[in-house]
Amino acid sequence: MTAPVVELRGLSRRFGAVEAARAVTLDLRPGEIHALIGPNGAGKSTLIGLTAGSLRPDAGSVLLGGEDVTRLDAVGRARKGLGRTFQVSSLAMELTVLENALLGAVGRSGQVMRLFRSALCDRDLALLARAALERVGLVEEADRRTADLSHGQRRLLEVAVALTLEPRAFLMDEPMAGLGAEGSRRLTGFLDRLREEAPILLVEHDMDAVFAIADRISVLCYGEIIATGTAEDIRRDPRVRIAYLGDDAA
Ligand SMILES: Nc1ncnc2c1ncn2[C@@H]1O[C@H](COP(=O)(O)OP(=O)(O)OP(=O)(O)O)[C@@H](O)[C@H]1O
Repeated sequence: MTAPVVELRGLSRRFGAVEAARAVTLDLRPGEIHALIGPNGAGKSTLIGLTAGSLRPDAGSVLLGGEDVTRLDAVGRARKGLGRTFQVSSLAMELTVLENALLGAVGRSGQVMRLFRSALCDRDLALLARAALERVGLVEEADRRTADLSHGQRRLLEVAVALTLEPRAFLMDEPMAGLGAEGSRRLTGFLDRLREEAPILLVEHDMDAVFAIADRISVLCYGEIIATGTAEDIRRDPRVRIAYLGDDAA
């Protein structure tokens, strides 16, 4: 079997009395979309945060390409190749679309804000940023103020920012949220192709999208993985039906 790109080993995290992650072990393999689903409050965002490095685990480790990155913060892990999109937008609303994409590209080159101005003149970075906008269908909007974009366009811009990092793996927290049927369909098609470039750990409430594109699905319940498998395996799993629909469904 090919080596996983990302491995989570026994990740645990408490918030007071709540065990938001309980010894979670899973992997993300080359070329796959691995979806994380589960009822509200199951611990999906917590797991993305623990993987991205914005949250510290109480126990367990995160490996990227076989390297233990648990001690690195989110910026360190992003530089190593973990590209993340957020449930709540992290875009700078007053900047243009291109400038937001450039910020992503600057982050990748490790120069961050200090050199943002000169980055605006850096041809390679600008090309990288434009290429990312082109791929998500936003190049026409490059000079618009980000605040003036529609909600769906902002979500696509988030994906473009992650793309500028040329990541080894994507972590996506509800990228379809608020996109509407047509937007979801387009983004699903895009993610379907994107997985060839870098595998995607996907948190998504749109079950039609998840069951259509995920190679594997892991189901979280009270911070614990109760099942991992193909869409077919998950549909048939009685534990999953209980978690989602209550005991009567079993
Ligand atoms: N910063 C925090 N402080 C306290 N409790 C938290 C914090 N973050 C998450 N929790 C709790 O941890 C549990 C898991 O939350 P999390 O947001 O990871 O779930 P989720 O599956 O992403 O939910 P949703 O589908 O509603 O986004 C919940 O009980 C939540 O209230």
